[in-house]
Amino acid sequence: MGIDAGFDMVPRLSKGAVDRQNWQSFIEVIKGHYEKDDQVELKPNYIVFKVGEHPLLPFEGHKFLRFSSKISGSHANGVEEYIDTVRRVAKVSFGSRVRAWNEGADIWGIYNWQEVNDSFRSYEQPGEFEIPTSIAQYVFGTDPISDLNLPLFSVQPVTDKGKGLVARFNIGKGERILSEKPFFTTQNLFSESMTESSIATKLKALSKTEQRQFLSLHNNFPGKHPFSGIVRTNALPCGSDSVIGGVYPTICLINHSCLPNAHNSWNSDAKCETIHAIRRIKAGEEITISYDKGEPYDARRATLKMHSASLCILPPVDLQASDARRCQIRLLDEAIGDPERVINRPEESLANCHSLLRVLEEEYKDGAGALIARLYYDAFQISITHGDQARASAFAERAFKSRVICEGEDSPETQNMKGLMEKPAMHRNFGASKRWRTAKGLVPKGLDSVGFEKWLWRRGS
Ligand SMILES: C[S@@+](CC[C@H](N)C(=O)[O-])C[C@H]1O[C@@H](n2cnc3c(N)ncnc32)[C@H](O)[C@@H]1O
Repeated sequence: MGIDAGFDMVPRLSKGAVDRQNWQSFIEVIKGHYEKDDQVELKPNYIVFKVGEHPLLPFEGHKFLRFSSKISGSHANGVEEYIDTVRRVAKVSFGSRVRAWNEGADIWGIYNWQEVNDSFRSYEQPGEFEIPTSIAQYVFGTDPISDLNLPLFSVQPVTDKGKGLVARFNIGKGERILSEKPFFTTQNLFSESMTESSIATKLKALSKTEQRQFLSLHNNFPGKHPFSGIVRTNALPCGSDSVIGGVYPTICLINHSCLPNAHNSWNSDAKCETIHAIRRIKAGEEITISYDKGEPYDARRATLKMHSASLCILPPVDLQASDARRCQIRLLDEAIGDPERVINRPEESLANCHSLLRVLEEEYKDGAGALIARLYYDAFQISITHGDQARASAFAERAFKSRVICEGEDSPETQNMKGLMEKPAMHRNFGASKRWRTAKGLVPKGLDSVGFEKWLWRRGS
């Protein structure tokens, strides 16, 4: 126990030449300033301050997240002054990226201790030099393609699927591929009351170009009602369980995959649909989203056939194992959603979340983003219902990070998770029970990742 204080680097530095230069100059100033100080020692890969909890400054700036120590207690003597000086020097080089925090003043660090401890461990191994793929990447350490705002895809014919979107460049996980406003939205997406005349009225309000774009969209239900046929073929719900649907000029050209590489989501603030890469997509690869609800193969095929007779999907390589996992996912989902268990047997609900995480990762590999975000939010709710703010904040942080990947920082859901990560007690369920009452800052320090997971999921406690 004791009070910690220090500063975090937010966002962390890149490996680009500009950040590297700035970090090197900062390190040189620190070295010069403490040249004659016995408490400050140069190691092969970092500087160690032998006061307090021996905070470190690595020679590779991109590894650095935090400089801090306990500032209370007998071993803390004098450390606060070192933290203050190093922070001031860092501020000169890195400005608002340097975020000071002090638990004594109820100001908390941005990063969690697990990532900070991982960063400390990385100081020991000098990183390998990565060959930059462009001058911009060399200088700034960022992806130049996204900075140029070029479309990341082209519309092309795709074998047996009609048109589709194909990546023009390598697209990184979490990159926004596209964001688009609908031509219009329709109520009662799945009901008979979606009439031809109401769609015709909406169409009239569009420009000629938009009308042409709408009419060029694929129609699986040709016949007497061409407009509603196009809407039924193409509309995407505005939100996961919404009955309101949107029709889009480009997003409606994205084909289905049972293991998609992209995720679509409705941003209710911006009133647009966004598409994000949920894993790395190589140039030339088709961009796909999922039209299904994660059912086992036969049910999935039946649902998709209703959508389009031509929409034929291949069975997974190990059909039996995949079907078993999808059934397990549904059962675990149902068990986690049972409020009586959350109140009376939260250990079981949390253990179910942990099992679900493993099954989702096995079934969807690294493409389970949105499902994982929801699962972490479930784990958050279980923890906060019983007053455990420390774990709740850690789960909200994971939900936040998963949402950033599949929906982006500006999604209201992502922002909601960020708010709960910072102030978990704001959740309406907080205070329902005191069974696991734990303050937000009471996250054990110095745990390796295995130990942290054990703590987080309350395994073996
Ligand atoms: C929203 S549209 C996608 C764009 C469409 N391919 C086009 O040419 O306009 C949906 C339709 O595309 C086709 N489609 C989508 N995914 C497919 C897949 N995996 N296999 C075969 N056809 C697919 C089906 O006809 C489906 O009803």
